[in-house]
Amino acid sequence: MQNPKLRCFLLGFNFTSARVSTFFDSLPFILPNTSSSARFYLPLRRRLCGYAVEQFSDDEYECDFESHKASSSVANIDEWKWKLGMLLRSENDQEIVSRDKRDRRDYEQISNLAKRMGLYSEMYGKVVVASKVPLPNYRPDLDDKRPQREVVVPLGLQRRVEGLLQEYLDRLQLNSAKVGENSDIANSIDPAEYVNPDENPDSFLDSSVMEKVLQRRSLRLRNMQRAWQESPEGKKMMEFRKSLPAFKEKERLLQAIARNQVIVISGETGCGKTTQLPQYILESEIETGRGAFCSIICTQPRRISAMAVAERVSAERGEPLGETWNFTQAAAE
Ligand SMILES: Nc1ncnc2c1ncn2[C@@H]1O[C@H](COP(=O)(O)OP(=O)(O)OP(=O)(O)O)[C@@H](O)[C@H]1O
Repeated sequence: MQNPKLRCFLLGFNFTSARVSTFFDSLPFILPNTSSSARFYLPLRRRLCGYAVEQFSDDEYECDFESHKASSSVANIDEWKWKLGMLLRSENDQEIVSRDKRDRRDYEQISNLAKRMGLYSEMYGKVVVASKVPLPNYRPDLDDKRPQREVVVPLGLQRRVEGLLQEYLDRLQLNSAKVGENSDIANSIDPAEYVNPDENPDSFLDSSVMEKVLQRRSLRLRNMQRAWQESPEGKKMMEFRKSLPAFKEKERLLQAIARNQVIVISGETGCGKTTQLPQYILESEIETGRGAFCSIICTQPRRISAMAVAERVSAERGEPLGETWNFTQAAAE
């Protein structure tokens, strides 16, 4: 049987003092590479220092667990009882993070223990976490397979987005001023007034022309949407979309979006977060005659998924790809 190799050992000598890891990172010590010394060392350090969290390397930890499973489980749970007690008493520490293989093996017992002590626990892949606060289903900071990457948005792109947002806000202001003046302005526009902004970029400079263009487009979008929803294919697609879990929450979601600047939505895989939510927003804007005023940016972590989502949404809307739904390569790729 090989001895476990202790790669990293974190201790906090005083749980009301600075963070556990900060203190111990600064302590250069080498633990003898024998199991007996490790067994001796743990209780000793515990008496001296109060609070211990071990982190064993997964690759290097090759102890024969099976032969000592029962006894080592009991010892491990005892140790967790102590660690969780320390966590509860600590003012500075919020959670214990462990990559110890034994903790994965004993996770169920650790989880029950944590629950009894009024704590929360979760296992993220190979990492066991016990926390004072409820834990999410996914922790990007503990995802070793998909490490976090910083995405740098080029300055030019950032300026463009800011410009578009400003333009949008200006238009909102303009429209709120017009409320009451004209209830169905879109219908009153003469088709002869239609200006294609792609052909005449300068027209963007004239906000009243732009306004008319967008209103006309909004009207067209509403007609197209209604025609699709009334067609046999569209009805079939709507049936499918209504069967998705997100549909039951549609009204609540739209209200939340209207009332808040930022909302976070979580739901099971496949419930409709990606394909349905943006459509709910777009459809409601189109129905109120404001479809062309609405810009929705939908990100995906990979180019292939961005393309798949765009294709799927276009199909669900009965539109050729690129009409109202386009895809852009994710900056992270
Ligand atoms: N390309 C596709 N072809 C056929 N059906 C699809 C396609 N993409 C999505 N769907 C259907 O639409 C449903 C909702 O998918 P959507 O991607 O919106 O879910 P999600 O909640 O975003 O899932 P995830 O959390 O995995 O991203 C899926 O359950 C699936 O039935």
